[in-house]
Formats: sequence, C-alpha cells, structure tokens
Amino acid sequence: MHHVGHKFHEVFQLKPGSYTDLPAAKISEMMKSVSLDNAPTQSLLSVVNGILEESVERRNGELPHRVACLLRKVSQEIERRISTQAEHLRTQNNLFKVREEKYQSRIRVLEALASGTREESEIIASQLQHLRRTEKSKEEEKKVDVDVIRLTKEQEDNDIKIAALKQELETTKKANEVLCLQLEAEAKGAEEELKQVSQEYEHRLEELRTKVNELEASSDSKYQKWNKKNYQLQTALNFHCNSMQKLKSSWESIKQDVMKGKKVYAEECNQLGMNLKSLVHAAENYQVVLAENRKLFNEVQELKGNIRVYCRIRPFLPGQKEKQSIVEHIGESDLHVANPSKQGKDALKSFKFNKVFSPASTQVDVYSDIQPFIRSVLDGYNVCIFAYGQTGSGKTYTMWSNWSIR
Ligand SMILES: Nc1ncnc2c1ncn2[C@@H]1O[C@H](COP(=O)(O)OP(=O)(O)OP(=O)(O)O)[C@@H](O)[C@H]1O
Repeated sequence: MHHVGHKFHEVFQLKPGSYTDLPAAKISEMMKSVSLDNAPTQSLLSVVNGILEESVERRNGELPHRVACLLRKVSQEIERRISTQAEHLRTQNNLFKVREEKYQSRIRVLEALASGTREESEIIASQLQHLRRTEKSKEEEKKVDVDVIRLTKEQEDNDIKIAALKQELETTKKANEVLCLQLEAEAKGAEEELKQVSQEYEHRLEELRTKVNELEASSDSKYQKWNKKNYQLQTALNFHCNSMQKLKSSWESIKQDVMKGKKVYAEECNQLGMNLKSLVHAAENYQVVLAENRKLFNEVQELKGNIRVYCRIRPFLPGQKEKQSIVEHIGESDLHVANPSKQGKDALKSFKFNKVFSPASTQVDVYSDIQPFIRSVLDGYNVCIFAYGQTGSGKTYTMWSNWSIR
C-alpha cells in the first residue's frame, strides 16, 4: 500500500493544513500539474483532511468549487487504489494456488517414482531369490547385487529428495499461509481504514456541497441585489442624462436670451447715456429750481401767518375723579368755554385760534402741523416755538414728545 513513490509529497510538501497559505491560483495549478498516481495514499488522505479543515474555515465562494474538484480527484485515486489492491491480492492468491498445485504434482510424481523404485527392488529381490533358487552363475549374482545396491541407493536418494521436497513444500505452504493471512489482515485493515476515511470524506464532501450550495445561493441573492441596484443606478443615470440634456438645451436658450439681453442692454445703456445727459442738464437746473422752491415755500408759510397760535386741550388724567369739563364746544379753529359764575352773555366765552387740537389729538397730529417750520429752519429762517399754559396743562408733554417723534 505504501510502496508507491513519494513524488507528490516531496514536490509540494503537502501536510495537513500546509497549503492553507497557498492562493487559489496555486491550488488550481496543482490540480493541473500534479499527478496523483505517484502520491502515497497517506499523503492524499492528509491533503483531503487539510483541505476539509481549511474549507470549513474559509467562506469564499470561489475556493469550495476548486476544493471540491481536487477532492473528487483524490477520491477517484483512492478508489482506484482500492480496486488495484484487491486485483493484486487476487492475482497473488492465484499464483500461490498454481505454485501449490505444481508442488503437489511434483510430489505425486516423486511418490510414483518412489513406489516404482520400490516395486522394481521387490522384483529384483524376487529375481534374486529366484536366481538363488535357480543357482545361476556367480557373475550374474554379483551383477544383480550391484544393481540392488545401486537401486537401494537410488531409492534412498529419492526418499531423501521426497522428504526434502515435502519439507520445502510444507515450509512454503506455511509461509504462504502466513503471508496470505498477513495480506488478508492488511487488506482488511486497509479496506476498513479506507472505508472509514471514505465515509468521513463523503460526509465532509456533503458538508462542503451544502456550504457551496449556501454560498451559491447567497451569491445568487447578492447578484440579484446588485442587478437591482444596477438597474436603479441605470434608471437614475438615464434620468440625470435627460435632465442634463434639458439643462443643456435650456442653457443654450438662456445663452441666446443673454446674448439678446446684452444687445438690448447695450441699446438701453446708450439710451440711458442720452437720458443721463438730459438728467445732468436737469440737475444743473435743479439747484435753481430748488432755491426758487424754497423761497416759494417760505413765502407760503408767511402767507399762512408768520405768527400762529394753536390750542391743545389735555385729556383727563387717569387719577382725576370728577371728570367735568368747562369746554362746551371744540371746533376746527374755535373753542367755547363755559363760565358757571357768570350769567347771560358772559356765561359762555368763545376763542379763535389757527387750529384747535382736541383731547383725542395725538402727538403725530400736532407734529404734522409744526413740521413745515422745521424745513424753514433748515432753509435758514428764524423760527420760535413756545408753549404757554397753566401748570400741569401738558406743555412739556407736547413739546418734548413732539421732538422725540422725529
Ligand atoms: N395730551 C396729553 N395726553 C395725555 N396726557 C397728557 C397730555 N398732556 C399732558 N399730559 C399729562 O399731564 C401731566 C402734566 O403734563 P406736563 O408736565 O406736560 O404739564 P406742564 O404744563 O409741563 O406742567 P408744568 O407747568 O408744571 O411744568 C403729565 O403727567 C402729562 O403726561
């Protein structure tokens, strides 16, 4: 079983697990280049074990397929060897049987020869007796004696040869039997071992097949997933390409619009230049017009009245209890005030102002009437504003808050 060459083992130093560092390409190369014919069976088994141990650890989808191929090859080689071994045993057995038959036939021949010699010597002895009885000549007697001695010797030689052959046959038979028994035991052991290994290997191969199937299934699902993603990406790409085309065309139209706009803009710029010229001309006249406008404005103010008198009626404050007013009438520019201590004509007095602000008037209302004086001040005219009234009537409130409005 182990008499075959060690080429496989020597070339690649394959021990269990030793090829785990080899890349898949190397394994593939081994599969192509290595002849398993010359590898010892122990090495093949070690390789199988190594591959199986490593394959269990590895989860790469590519390797199990190559590993399965290599294992299949190794398995075929082991099966071939088992059948060769059985054939060899059968041939040896037949050889032993033939040799045994040959020896048997030789023994039979020698036995026949021995019996023939015995018969011959008996005949000669009887002849001798007969000769003695017939008292033949002494010479004949002597001749017969010599013949008897020769035949006896021959018989003895033959007996020795037969015994030696018998012993040789026995020895050979025993040796053959022992050898047969040894070979049978060895063959049985090897067969058992191979059966066990084969079963184990089948079991592991089945596991590997399952793993390969799982890996194939997972790679299939991954492939489908990637296909789906690819399709999505393709769709998105198409969509973006379309939008790019649209953008390109819109960019072209915008470009044309911009070119048109540029032309229009240039024309408008020319127009604007011309307008600007007239504007500059107008601006030159503006100061004159402005001065005239200022003069006219202040003239209007003078015409409105250089001295103006306004009246503002303060509303009742939150804390005041008796909310009784003596103001009977509030007009646009006149005011009637009652005098309860007087009777008749003097009971009601009326006053006239440029404007009367009612208690409902706001600071903004008051300021809008005062505002033109501010402009007169800015135009260089002298203006004086002052408030007159009894204490708590709202002078500070009106003056101060009016300024703060601005
Ligand atoms: N139009 C108004 N609306 C609401 N509250 C006002 C108004 N006018 C005056 N007041 C309030 O009346 C009170 C008295 O006003 P203010 O102090 O302005 O009076 P005055 O005439 O300045 O008094 P004095 O002469 O004592 O200085 C203040 O509390 C002020 O807030």
